[in-house]
Amino acid sequence: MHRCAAVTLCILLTPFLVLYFSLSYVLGILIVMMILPRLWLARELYWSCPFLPAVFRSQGVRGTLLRLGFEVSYTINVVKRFCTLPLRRTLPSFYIAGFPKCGTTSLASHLRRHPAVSGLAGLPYHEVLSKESHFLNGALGPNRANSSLLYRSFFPTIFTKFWAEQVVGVKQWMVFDACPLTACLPFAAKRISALTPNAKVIFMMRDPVRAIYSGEAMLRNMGMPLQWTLSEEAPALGRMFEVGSGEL
Ligand SMILES: Nc1ncnc2c1ncn2[C@@H]1O[C@H](COP(=O)(O)OS(=O)(=O)O)[C@@H](OP(=O)(O)O)[C@H]1O
Repeated sequence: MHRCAAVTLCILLTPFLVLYFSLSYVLGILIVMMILPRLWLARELYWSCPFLPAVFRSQGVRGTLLRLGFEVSYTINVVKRFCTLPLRRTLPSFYIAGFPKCGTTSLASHLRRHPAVSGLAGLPYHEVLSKESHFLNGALGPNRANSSLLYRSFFPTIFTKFWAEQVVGVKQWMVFDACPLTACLPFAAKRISALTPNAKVIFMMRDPVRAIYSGEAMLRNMGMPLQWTLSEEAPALGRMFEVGSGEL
């Protein structure tokens, strides 16, 4: 090729090459930044909520894509919350500690409508993500569940507090964590009292048989491969009720 034509070609290609290499560079940074925290953060989250991977697995290819999207957005959210930790200065004033399947989601969403009350600074696309932190059972690692600094990262910033108290005019803004598993964890009371000694705790209760059936239905709907079903036990439960009603 003629030297002059080669130089002209180089000049014409230069912007495309610069763009191509820049994009590769940005992609490389993003991949390193996203994959490494994702491996750590998602692993810890799945350790504290072991049913989550089963939910994704049950949906085949769609589930794999959903899992990828969830993990990336979750990682971005956690990293963003860590980066803004100096602005996150509030710990829960109260907990909805359980019990599972006893209407905790319903109560949490009613309370969040009050201008003085906020839930978690979670992802917006599912109610549960701004309801339950799973921090006390190790969402950021089982050995970090006593860190008030890390726990603060779950809650909204001082700007939300400022807005509620100075603009809306509420007397005292407060946040809460509504993880219904808390009531079932033997170590939770100690962790709550160490992190937030003045917090109040709400327990919601319901006929336990109904709650357990509701739990099974939820796990099955989420795609958990359960090896048991309570439906098969229904006649036995019936006999138990008969015995309980008079004979003993
Ligand atoms: N106000 C009120 N009264 C009675 N029952 C209620 C109420 N609000 C919610 N529910 C029922 O509670 C079940 C969901 O409970 P949770 O939100 O605690 O579930 S979870 O543990 O957070 O997954 C779920 O039960 P099932 O419908 O039997 O699955 C809800 O219907």
